[in-house]
Amino acid sequence: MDGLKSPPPFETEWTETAWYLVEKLRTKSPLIQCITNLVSMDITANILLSSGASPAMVHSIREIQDFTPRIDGLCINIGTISEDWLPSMLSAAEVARNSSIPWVLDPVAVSISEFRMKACSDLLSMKPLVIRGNASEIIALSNAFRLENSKGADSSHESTEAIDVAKSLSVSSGSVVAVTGAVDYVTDGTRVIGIRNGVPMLQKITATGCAVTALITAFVSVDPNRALEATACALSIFAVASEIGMEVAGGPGSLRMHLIDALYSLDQPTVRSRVRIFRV
Ligand SMILES: Nc1ncnc2c1ncn2[C@@H]1O[C@H](COP(=O)(O)OP(=O)(O)OP(=O)(O)O)[C@@H](O)[C@H]1O
Ligand SMILES: Cc1ncsc1CCO
Ligand SMILES: [Mg+2]
Repeated sequence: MDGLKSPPPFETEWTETAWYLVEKLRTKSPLIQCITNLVSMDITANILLSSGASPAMVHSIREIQDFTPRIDGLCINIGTISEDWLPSMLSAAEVARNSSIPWVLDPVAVSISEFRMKACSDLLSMKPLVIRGNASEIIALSNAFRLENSKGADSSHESTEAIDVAKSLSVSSGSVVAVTGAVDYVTDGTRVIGIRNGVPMLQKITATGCAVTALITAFVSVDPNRALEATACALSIFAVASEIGMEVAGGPGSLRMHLIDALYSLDQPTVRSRVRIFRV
């Protein structure tokens, strides 16, 4: 028992659910292994720490068999993937799958090369609990073909354009799929949940998408049987923190700092008044 009262019912009481998970995360402090890109490591570790989770950026193939069985959640992000790192990703994902440890995939810029697409397709066979990407990434992954005019890590599509493909990707992969953008969407192939929180300035800080994927990993690690709900709450909480941070930030640099501070000190009244999660 973790000492917390039973969770409130989902679907109707999103704000209560979000707060329940914030508290559970702070209480349990899950150990989250990240095999993530070199750009995102710092902000990702800091977002996890400020949420109450315990981050570990461990990616050597020599350490996976010893370390990965002991973690509570695994985040794999292909942002700066190279041939050296792919075996570690596949090995960690396999350990996670075989040990029923929830793991989450961020398919950064999946459309820019055959290598990335094949890496993602191999990783998908290890059954991630959640896939989180921007609209272009989810569209590319779902269609499994290269997009013309791909801009790399940034999205050139609106999240609403990706709802239907997210649903089909969820059905074909068996994973919950999250698409981020001005409005975020999460689907399990049947239900679609929208999240209307956040500030456009998030796009001017590198790796906020990577960081929110890691935060999703932490949320689902404390409630893996409700991955759809935990993913929606993680997206909302991260974006609520950005709204509070933006009230005092002067630009992307200080927003990054204030976002981390706001996530650290989020309280229940703030969550109650700001979480905007809805059924689509
Ligand atoms: N126009 C917007 N308005 C408000 N919030 C936004 C907007 N666009 C993105 N966001 C938020 O920014 C965060 C990152 O999402 P985004 O879709 O930009 O990820 P990404 O492209 O994978 O980022 P990165 O690759 O830099 O990590 C999410 O919390 C998302 O809700
Ligand atoms: C800029 C960039 N390039 C590879 S990963 C990354 C961080 C945002 O995804
Ligand atoms: Mg990204």
